[in-house]
Amino acid sequence: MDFDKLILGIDIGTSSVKISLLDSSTSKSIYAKSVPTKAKTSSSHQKGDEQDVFNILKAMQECLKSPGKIMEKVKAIGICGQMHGIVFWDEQFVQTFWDNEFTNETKKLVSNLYTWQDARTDLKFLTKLPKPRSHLKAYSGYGCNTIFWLKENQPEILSNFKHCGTIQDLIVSILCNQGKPVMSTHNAASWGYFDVIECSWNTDILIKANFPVYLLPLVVQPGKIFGTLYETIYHIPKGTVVGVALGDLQCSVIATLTSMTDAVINISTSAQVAFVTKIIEKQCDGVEYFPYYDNHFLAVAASLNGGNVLDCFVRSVLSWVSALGLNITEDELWNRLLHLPDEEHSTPLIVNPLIFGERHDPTTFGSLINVTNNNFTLSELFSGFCKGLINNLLKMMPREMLLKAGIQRIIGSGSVITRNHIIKKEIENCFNLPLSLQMPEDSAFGVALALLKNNPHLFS
Ligand SMILES: Nc1ncnc2c1ncn2[C@@H]1O[C@H](COP(=O)(O)OP(=O)(O)OP(=O)(O)O)[C@@H](O)[C@H]1O
Ligand SMILES: O=C(CO)[C@@H](O)[C@H](O)[C@H](O)[C@H](O)CO
Repeated sequence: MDFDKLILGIDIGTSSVKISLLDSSTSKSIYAKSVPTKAKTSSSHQKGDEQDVFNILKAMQECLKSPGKIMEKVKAIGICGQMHGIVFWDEQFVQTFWDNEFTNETKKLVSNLYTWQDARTDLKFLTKLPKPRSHLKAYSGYGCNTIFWLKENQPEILSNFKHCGTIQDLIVSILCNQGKPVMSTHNAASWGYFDVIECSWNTDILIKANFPVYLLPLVVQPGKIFGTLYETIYHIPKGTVVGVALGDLQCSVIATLTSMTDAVINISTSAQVAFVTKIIEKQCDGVEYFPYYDNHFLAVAASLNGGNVLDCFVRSVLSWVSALGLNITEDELWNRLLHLPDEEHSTPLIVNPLIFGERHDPTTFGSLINVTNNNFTLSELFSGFCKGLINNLLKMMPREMLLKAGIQRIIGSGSVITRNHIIKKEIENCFNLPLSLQMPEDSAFGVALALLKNNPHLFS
């Protein structure tokens, strides 16, 4: 088929980088690819969660290499990714990126990514911090709180680098060869200390607390163009427009939502239930209102426990298997777990799977209930973890809340739902609403679609 104008969407996830090529005339995805980043790296802090930026960039390059000559048709690039996290860099890193191989020298020009799962800012530390002036609270793993922690404990990180942003902001800067980042409200709100209504950082509060406000990027509305591609790469022509980076959550919703009466459940590394609304209701624990598009908000129950919990379960089983002197590959184990026969027990095993705590309750962790002499099996355990994740989402965003907002259908997205039949069935059982499923390239597709919707003139 001959395509005229394509839009490239890139999603920098926690576990993988995904790309999608969208045909602007049909709004359909014509190509998708996903590459695992394997970026987790050791952290100087026991509760830290850091990723190696080079591994992320290499995964992105592998994705970009794969479509080949068709990339000549790309007219615009949209980037989204994991929210809340922060990375620091030097202008030189961005300026020399396209000339260099990754070396130990260039490594010094960029920090690790401190991710949204970073828990170093524990409750004790957070209580010392000023209260943000925003309808959004600032939790552990949020960029501004990580800066507060670094200022007190590792000030050299702040003095070594001039700029910071989310990982997706860094990638936008690299593509346009502009060291200084510009952020969208999606990502600024995910850092904390940002007033969405005023579209401004809480600079006064932060200055009083001795926060290095000069590090905070300029913020613009989502959908704005950041700049243009610095040079022809992977057949994408120099000068192609690049949008300001967006949040992966908002992009997974834009990719899937067709009506205001739909809610989206997205489960990949984390898990969330969300719906679009014009009003911010009185906040209840576990539900937050993130900026969406056009003065709308996303009411979100964002759980820290999603595919990462199942991943952790798989790793535990792998280590037991290896301790027993046996051997099975990770992929084979996933495959077996996903195809274990269902079991029926008069007393079912109940798994509370909150092994990562929750933002609104960071010190309560997982547990097993009702272990009997016949239900402690691999099948029951795995399915218990899967079901527990959905029950937790239901607790955070009760069905009544969805019904009150006029929701009539749930759209499921994210690779963990599409690959896991136990999770699919439990969503239907718990939420008792029709469930429709989306293909796994959701956020990468969504960021391309957002660019098309916000800038139709670029493709007419
Ligand atoms: N071989 C496998 N088979 C089935 N599921 C797997 C397999 N490997 C990983 N997973 C699950 O997929 C999850 C990661 O999903 P995905 O690659 O969509 O994440 P991501 O897009 O990087 O995350 P996010 O969008 O939240 O940042 C893991 O946490 C794990 O639960
Ligand atoms: O899952 C994520 C990263 O891969 C996050 O960006 C979530 O989307 C985010 O943590 C959450 O859903 C909103 O707080």
